[in-house]
Amino acid sequence: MQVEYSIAVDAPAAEIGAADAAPGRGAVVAFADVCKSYGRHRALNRVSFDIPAGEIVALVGPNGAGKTTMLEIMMGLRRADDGAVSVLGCDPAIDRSYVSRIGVQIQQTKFFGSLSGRDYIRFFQRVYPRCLSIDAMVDEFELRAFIDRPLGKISGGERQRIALALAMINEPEFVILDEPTVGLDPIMRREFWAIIRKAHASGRKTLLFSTHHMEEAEALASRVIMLTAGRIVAQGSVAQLVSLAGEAANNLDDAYNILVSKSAGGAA
Ligand SMILES: Nc1ncnc2c1ncn2[C@@H]1O[C@H](COP(=O)(O)OP(=O)(O)OP(=O)(O)O)[C@@H](O)[C@H]1O
Repeated sequence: MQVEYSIAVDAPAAEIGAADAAPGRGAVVAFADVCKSYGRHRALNRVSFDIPAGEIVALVGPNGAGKTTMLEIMMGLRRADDGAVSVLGCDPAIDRSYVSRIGVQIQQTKFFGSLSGRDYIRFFQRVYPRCLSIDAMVDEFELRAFIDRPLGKISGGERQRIALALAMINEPEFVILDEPTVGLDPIMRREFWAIIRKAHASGRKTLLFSTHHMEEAEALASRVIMLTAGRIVAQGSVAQLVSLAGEAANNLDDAYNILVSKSAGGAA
């Protein structure tokens, strides 16, 4: 029913988000009919999408929609029960060779408060065969003011910037950010967006981030995937989703509210 970024919201509720496509060739990430259950609870239900190289993609959806489950499957931390998954050409369930080519920022990274950002960067430089220099990281992620301060003594926004920098220390081809701006104030959040844009422009090619902030998705993403109750409600550019939601939608926030409630209504 849908290939890359077509929109399936007009389909009957039971079919919303379902797709018949095999994992897309050349896509950085491809899910085809992926299912995942925890006991009797189905967290992902026939989820299909492709992420082409070079995109910044936002993954949005209500609490419990299955976003983290999706990201964890991509990282190889969880295994899909059914369907096909490809990340950088590998099936994470059987081939972990792609892991050194991705970067990950998990929700609210916990650091040892007595160590500095520089200490962490030096540690990660010993772990990865290929790494950015400290100077390059300080410039790119704007760390100079706090790189040598204990992480327990810097602000939450500054710690998030260290976490983002560490996610990209290995010059990854694909970066996964799970709610990277959670807890940041509006000014810090916008500063963080600027750094993400800069990182993307300077060659961190493909990024996927989850968020509950529609203005964040609108500001950063070339594509948005909307997930609700384990199903993809709609996916496409912001303009496509706003248009799909109809005349009452003026922005992504409106589109999200309309499309998610339409999907919940249809599923009832
Ligand atoms: N280990 C687990 N055992 C049982 N149920 C789980 C487990 N992990 C997640 N779930 C359930 O699966 C569903 C999807 O969870 P998931 O964390 O993927 O959603 P999410 O979209 O990331 O939510 P949030 O926005 O709140 O972080 C939820 O109903 C959650 O309670």
